[in-house]
Parts: sequence; structure tokens; C-alpha cells
Amino acid sequence: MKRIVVLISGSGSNLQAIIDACQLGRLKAEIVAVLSNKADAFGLQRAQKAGIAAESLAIGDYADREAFDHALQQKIDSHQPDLVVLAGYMRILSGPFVTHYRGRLINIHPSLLPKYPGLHTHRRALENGDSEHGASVHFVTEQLDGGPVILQASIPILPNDTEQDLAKRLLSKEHLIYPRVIQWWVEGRLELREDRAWLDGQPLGASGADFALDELDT
Ligand SMILES: Nc1nc2c(c(=O)[nH]1)N[C@@H](CN(C=O)c1ccc(C(=O)N[C@@H](CCC(=O)O)C(=O)O)cc1)CN2
Ligand SMILES: NCC(=O)N[C@@H]1O[C@H](COP(=O)([O-])[O-])[C@@H](O)[C@H]1O
Repeated sequence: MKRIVVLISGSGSNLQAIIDACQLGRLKAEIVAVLSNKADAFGLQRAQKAGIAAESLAIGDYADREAFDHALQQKIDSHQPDLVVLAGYMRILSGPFVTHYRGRLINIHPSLLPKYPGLHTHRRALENGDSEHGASVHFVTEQLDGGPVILQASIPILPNDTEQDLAKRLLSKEHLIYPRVIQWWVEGRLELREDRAWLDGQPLGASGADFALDELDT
């Protein structure tokens, strides 16, 4: 069974969706560890409740980003993962780390990439008066949120939406698309090739696979 390590920094609702998918048998993989840069990340409690190894590393214990990432990499590799999943992990990863996991490192980002890489995406979409917003699952490369997109989900922005409204509505879509992308990778259907995401031997376009969300819940 494929082994997954999940990196988090906060609540871990995407982690929970992945845990649930594994426990329901929809995702034929094993989360072997959950790691965080925040000792108080609620997602660590979610992992412990599910009987999954949960650990944190303190950024302040390391001289710089590269030293932290090297220690994180060693911790990850001690669990011998096949796939590393970023699920609300809020640290920019250094080049050697990304290179080490190339093609088996994915992230979910709360925007319709390439719009709004980086932070505060809900606020930026509201400030720009956008009519829609969304989330993107992508391979992680050194370019922040610039890696090949695998799958996106969109939501309308409603007249009185706040950042919190968008975040809540978007999370419910994230919880559908992320387990599905992980399932594609675990099944060997998804790969990073020539700087593009390929699914079932076909290169995906800039917005990733073209799937209606209701197809994903089957
Ligand atoms: N090399 C890469 N690293 C990461 C990627 C990536 O695509 N390439 N994705 C991010 C996830 N992410 C958005 O999806 C993201 C995470 C963190 C930040 C950021 O600016 N972090 C700051 C600290 C912010 C904080 O502590 O609140 C930092 O690292 O200095 C931007 C985007 C994961 N990493
Ligand atoms: N830049 C990375 C980023 O902002 N990721 C976003 O953080 C949230 C984590 O929620 P969760 O902890 O409940 O899964 C999710 O919305 C995810 O898209």
C-alpha cells in the first residue's frame, strides 16, 4: 500500500478529508505520519485521534530555512513515504527539498492558479471584485504555487461574501478534489513529466483535468 506523509500548519480539515477517504477505503493508501511546523496545529490532534504518528518541528530550532527543510526532509524520509502531501502547510520550501521530492510532492492552494499565488487569496479575490474563486491542486516546484496544475474546483463569489464565507465554502470543494487527486497518484495514473501534469498518459492543460465535481463524489 502506498505510504503518504502529510505536512500541515493549522486546522487540518484537508488532512481529515484524506484520513476519512483512507478509512472509508476510497483512497487505498496509508498516512504514515503527519508533520507540522506548528506544535499547536489542530491537525496534529486529528492525526493522533486517527492513530497516526504526529510530530512538529520548531522553525526557531534551526539556523535558517534550508536547515529546517533538511531536518524536515530527514524526518519525512524516516517514514519512507511514496507521496508527500502539503495540506495547509504554510512554509515556502527550499530548492533542495523540492528537488528531492519532485513528482511526489503536491499542494492544495486556495485560488484558481495562476491567479493569486502566495497568501491572502480570499481577500485578494474580494478586493478585485472577482465573480468566482476556487482551489487548485498542483505539483510543487520551486516556483511558489507555480507548479503544474492537476485539478481545480471553482465557487461563485456572492454579493455579501466575506473572507470567512469564501474559505468555508471553498474548503468543502477542497475536501472533494484533494483525495481524488491523491487517489489518481496512488493508482499510478498521475505523473509530473516534462514540467506538466499528465493523467492517464495525456498532458493536462493549464487549469488541470476537466472533471465536473459531481463526478468526483462517486
Ligand atoms: N517551493 C514551494 N514551496 C511551497 C509551495 C510551492 O508551490 N513551492 N506551496 C506552498 C503553499 N502555499 C500556498 O499554497 C504557501 C505557503 C506559505 C507561503 C508563505 O509566504 N509563507 C511564509 C510564512 C507565512 C507564515 O508563516 O504565515 C514563509 O514561508 O516565509 C506562501 C504560500 C507551500 N510551500
Ligand atoms: N498557501 C497554502 C494555503 O493557504 N492552503 C490553504 O490553507 C487551508 C488549510 O485548511 P485546513 O488546515 O483546514 O486543511 C486550505 O484552504 C488550503 O487551500
